Amino acid sequence: MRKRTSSRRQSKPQPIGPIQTFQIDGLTHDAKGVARLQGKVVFIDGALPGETVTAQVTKAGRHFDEALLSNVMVLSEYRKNPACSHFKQCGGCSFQHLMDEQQLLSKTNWLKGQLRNLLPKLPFEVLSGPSTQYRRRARIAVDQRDGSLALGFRGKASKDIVSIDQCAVLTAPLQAIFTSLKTKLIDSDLIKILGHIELLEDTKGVSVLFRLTQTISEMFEKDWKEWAEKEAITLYWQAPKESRADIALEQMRYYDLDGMRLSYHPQDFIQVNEVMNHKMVDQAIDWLKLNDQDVVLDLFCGVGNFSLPLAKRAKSVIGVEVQESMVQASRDNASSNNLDNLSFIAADLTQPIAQSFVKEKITKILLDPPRAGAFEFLDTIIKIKPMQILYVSCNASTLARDAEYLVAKGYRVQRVALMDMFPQTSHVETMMLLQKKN
Ligand SMILES: C[S@@+](CC[C@H](N)C(=O)[O-])C[C@H]1O[C@@H](n2cnc3c(N)ncnc32)[C@H](O)[C@@H]1O
Ligand code: SF4
Repeated sequence: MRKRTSSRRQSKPQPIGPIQTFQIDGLTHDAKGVARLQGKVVFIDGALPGETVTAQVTKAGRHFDEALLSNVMVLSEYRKNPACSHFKQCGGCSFQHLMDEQQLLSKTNWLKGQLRNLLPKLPFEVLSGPSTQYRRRARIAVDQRDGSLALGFRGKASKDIVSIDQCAVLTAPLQAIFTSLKTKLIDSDLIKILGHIELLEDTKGVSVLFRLTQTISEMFEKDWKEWAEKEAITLYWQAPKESRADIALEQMRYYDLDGMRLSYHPQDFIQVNEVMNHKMVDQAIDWLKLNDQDVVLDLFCGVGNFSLPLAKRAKSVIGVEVQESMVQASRDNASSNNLDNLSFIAADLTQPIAQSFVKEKITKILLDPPRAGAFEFLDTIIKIKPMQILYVSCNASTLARDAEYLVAKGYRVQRVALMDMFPQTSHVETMMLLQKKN
């Protein structure tokens, strides 16, 4: 039997100074305590505002230092015990030592700072859901160097893989399958040809995808198929050099939303937090106040997560997405849900696109770009002249940049909400509604 380890080759930052006392008076967006030493800023991971701690400097930079926490002498009233035993090592979460309400407050203050040029007097809305067991998708890293098995996530202090047993943010069915998988893998040679593992839970159930580095033998495949049957899950294999798993149509996955069923390939983008996705889509519907005259452009539409619910309430929706396979999935989703007022276009929205790519007069635009934002497409949006723009963002700094541009071109910010899609982590999602000035 292979040896289990709790953490591997964690090359901890080494102290370069004496143990010193620090007063913490701030918190960074990724949950590092902020202190000052002779006027210079020092970041201390694990320390909270209001605390007195001892720490040792590990990195001295020109503008700031980093220090390693040794001891918390005076505790913050908002400190709590982390829900996960891997929290200190695992890079997946950064906020588990801070009470949930204070996490939200800290994220809200940070987001307000990011959007400070845009929101002089606006009330800031907050949308939140369960703070643990919310993650319906996870990519598990695999390491079996030194003859011991590590299945888990990248570490906080280094890129090494931290071996995980229980993950507090995974949904309960994903945690259960992870435990079974780990037990079986410890004694299986499959580990030698595994790149990584993808876990997924949706309305169809649970699935596990093995990314292979070598071709698998039939015997192995049969053994793992039996395990999958016993666990009542779907197994997918991604062969070496395949950019994604080649699956049959009936093996597509699906999730239910707004009384509809949306199909997708197991490696297509879907929103990771199911409860929050429902709330976010409901909020988009509420904010946009659609009627049967509205023609909506849904940019970066994925498999139609917003497009289909919007189409139920508007005259028509046009979705745009770069991945052809997702565009096809969106079309199939529209027809399987008996919606005939949707059309989809495959296009790269970072490249110039003629404004005439849509024939109808667009009244409202929803956009949900990746982290890089949508700057290249903003001039096209301005030429289309929608009455409202609903911007869903996973990166507040590109949102601020893009929204400032739209404001300079004749829009005003009407509503903003922080959406806590990833509690315990530093990630922040935002929804912003912009209204055309007359
Ligand atoms: C944050 S996801 C949102 C997907 C969808 N709105 C949802 O809620 O599931 C961003 C989507 O943009 C697509 N995308 C990324 N880069 C793109 C580009 N340059 N042009 C068009 N679509 C792009 C991705 O494939 C992905 O489906
Ligand atoms: S990602 Fe999971 S394992 Fe890692 S710290 Fe968060 S809850 Fe724990």
